[in-house]
Amino acid sequence: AVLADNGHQVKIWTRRQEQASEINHSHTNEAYLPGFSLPSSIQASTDIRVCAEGTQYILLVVPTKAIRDTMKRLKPFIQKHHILIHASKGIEPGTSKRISEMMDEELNDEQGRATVVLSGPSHAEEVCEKQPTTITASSHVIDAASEVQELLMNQHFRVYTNEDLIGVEMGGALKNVIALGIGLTDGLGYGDNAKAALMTRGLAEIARLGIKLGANPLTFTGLSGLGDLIVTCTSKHSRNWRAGYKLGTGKELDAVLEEMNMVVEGVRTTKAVHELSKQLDVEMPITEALFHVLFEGKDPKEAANQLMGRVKKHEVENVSLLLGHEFHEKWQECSE
Ligand SMILES: NC(=O)C1=CN([C@@H]2O[C@H](COP(=O)(O)OP(=O)(O)OC[C@H]3O[C@@H](n4cnc5c(N)ncnc54)[C@H](OP(=O)(O)O)[C@@H]3O)[C@@H](O)[C@H]2O)C=CC1
Ligand SMILES: O=C(CO)COP(=O)(O)O
Repeated sequence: AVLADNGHQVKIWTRRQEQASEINHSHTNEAYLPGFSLPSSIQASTDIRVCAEGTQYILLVVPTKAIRDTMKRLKPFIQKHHILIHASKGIEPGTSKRISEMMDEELNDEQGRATVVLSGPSHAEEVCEKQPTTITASSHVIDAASEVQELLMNQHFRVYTNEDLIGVEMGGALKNVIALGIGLTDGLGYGDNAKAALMTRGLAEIARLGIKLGANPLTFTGLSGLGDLIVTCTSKHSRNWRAGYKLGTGKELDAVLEEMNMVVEGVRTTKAVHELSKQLDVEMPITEALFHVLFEGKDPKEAANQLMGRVKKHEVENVSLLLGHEFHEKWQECSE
C-alpha cells in the first residue's frame, strides 16, 4: 500500500485465486486486514512469473517458514539487477539462519544486486491507516538500502538506513519472543513492573546474542530493536502478545495457534533462539524460561519464580557489553 501510494506499480503474488480476485476487484484483503481498503492500482496474480517479470524490486512478506519455498518459486525469475527486500521477522529452527541468509542461500551468484531488510515498529493496520510510522532499511550494500528508503518514504512513512543487517534482523526476530512472554505474564495477572522488567532484561539478552553474532550494539537501541520491542509488547495489534495472553489464561499452545489464524512468529523463533543460545553459550534466561513453558509443559508461574530466584547479577555488565568489547574489558578491570 505504501509503495502504491507513492506512485509505484505494485504487483502482488498470492497462492490463492480467491484472494487475488478479492484484491483486484474489491481492493480489500478481509482475512488479514479486515475493514481496510487497498490502493486500487495494486494488481494481484497467482502467477509468480507475471508478478516478478519486468520489476526492479522484489519484496517478500511471507512468514519465516515460507521463505525458502517462496524463494524456490521465485528463483527462475530473479535477475542480476533485482534488489531483493524482505519484511519478515524470524530465525529458522535447525539452521539458526536469519531471513536474508536463507534468501541468499536460495540464489546463485548471478542473481540479485543486493538484499535489503525492512524492520521496525510497523503494525500493518496502522500503516494502512496512514498513522505516522518509522522503520529501518538495512543492507550490507548501503546504496541499496538508500534506494529502498527512497521508494518507501512519504509524509506518513519515514525510513532510516542502517548497514548492520545482523543487528536489524536479530532485533526484529527476537522481540517476538519477549512479546510472547509479556503476553503470557499479562494473562497470568502480573503487573506493569513485570512487563517493564521483561522488556528491559529482554532487550539485554537480545543484545547479548546479537553482539556475539557481530551486531552493532547501538542497533538494539534503534527502531528495529527497542522500537519494535515496545510496539510488539504494548500494542493491541500484536499477534505475539495476544497469543501469549491466551496461553497465560490457561489455553494450550496448539489451540491458541489454531485460533489466531495468522502467523505467531515468536513460537518458532523461541525454539531457534534457544538452540542458538546453547550453541554459542550465550545466557538468555527469559528465552530459556519461555522455551520450557512452550515446548516442555513447564508451569509458567514456576518459570517466573525461577527467573526471579536466579543468582545475584550486576546490571551494568550487560550495559558495558552493549558499549563494546574494549569498554567491557576496561569495566571488568575496574570491577576487579
Ligand atoms: N502484520 C504486521 O503488522 C507485520 C508483520 N511482519 C512480518 O511479516 C511476516 C508475515 O506476517 P503477516 O503478513 O502479518 O502474516 P499473516 O499470517 O497475517 O499472513 C501471512 C500471509 O502469507 C501467506 N502465506 C503463508 N504461508 C505461505 C506459503 N507457504 N506460500 C505463500 N504464501 C504464504 C498467507 O497466505 P494464505 O492465506 O494463502 O495462507 C498470507 O497472505 C512475518 O514474519 C511477520 O513477523 C513484519 C512487520 C509487521
Ligand atoms: O512486527 C510487528 C510490528 O512491528 C508485528 O508483530 P506481531 O507479529 O506480534 O503482530
